[in-house]
Amino acid sequence: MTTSAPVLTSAAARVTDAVKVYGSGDTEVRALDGITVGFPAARFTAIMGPSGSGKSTLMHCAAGLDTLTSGAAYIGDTELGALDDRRLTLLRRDRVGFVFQAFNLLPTLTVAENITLPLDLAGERGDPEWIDALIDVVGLRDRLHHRPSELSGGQQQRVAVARAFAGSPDVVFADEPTGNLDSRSGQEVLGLLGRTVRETGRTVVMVTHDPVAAAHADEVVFLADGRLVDRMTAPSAERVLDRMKDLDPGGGHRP
Ligand SMILES: Nc1ncnc2c1ncn2[C@@H]1O[C@H](COP(=O)(O)OP(=O)(O)OP(=O)(O)O)[C@@H](O)[C@H]1O
Repeated sequence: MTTSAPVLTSAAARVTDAVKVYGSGDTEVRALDGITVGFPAARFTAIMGPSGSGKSTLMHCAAGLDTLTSGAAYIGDTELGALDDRRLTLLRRDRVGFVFQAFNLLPTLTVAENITLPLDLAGERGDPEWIDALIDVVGLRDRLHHRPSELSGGQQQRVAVARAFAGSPDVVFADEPTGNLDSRSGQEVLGLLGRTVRETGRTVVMVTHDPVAAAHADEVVFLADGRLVDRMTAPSAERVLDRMKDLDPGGGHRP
């Protein structure tokens, strides 16, 4: 069992000795209890663990959506704790992409407008060739002028995936991206995330409860009680499920 992973210099994102404490005194919770983990560039990494093990907290702190109590979080070589609010906002905008369980598309905008919205808000044009290629990767070429309400859930999440990658971020963080999808649409979105990583050399870090979803990743990192307890390369759903049974014999995580 590996309790600390070597920190690769090629990590797109990483945390070192990460501690996150919520509350104080009797209500204190150590959501992260000294985690060191790197998310390698050009790889698809899944974060798994029982409910309450710290998956979302790790993702939020690694992505600059929340701050650590102690330790450090880096995107590339940039330490997030060293940035003031303005520079942190710019880093989140320019170097990080997000995909959430709720697709968070703007209903009045077309698919094309939703994909380029973050760039438009930033007053940037982006790389038109990259965005054009992305539209093919996510398979939305014939839906560009539709509104989100005219799309299936899976198609909407594909728009959200394209939007997350549109600005060529260093890393895309996905929090339960298939949580609102039926299994076939979920498989499509997971296949898409994997394909985007393989075909374009981008980096994805995904939090999931689902061993089948985790099996799409190149590597799975396992958390328990706010600690990193294992890593698994070339995962299969069966091996991930077995590992999860050891970590969470009661199966206390949500389905
Ligand atoms: N804002 C908060 N205030 C207080 N405690 C929190 C807060 N956010 C998370 N926690 C606690 O921190 C611990 C880790 O929570 P976290 O959401 O990171 O776990 P998780 O593995 O993502 O769980 P789940 O799989 O249920 O989403 C839990 O005990 C949780 O109750």
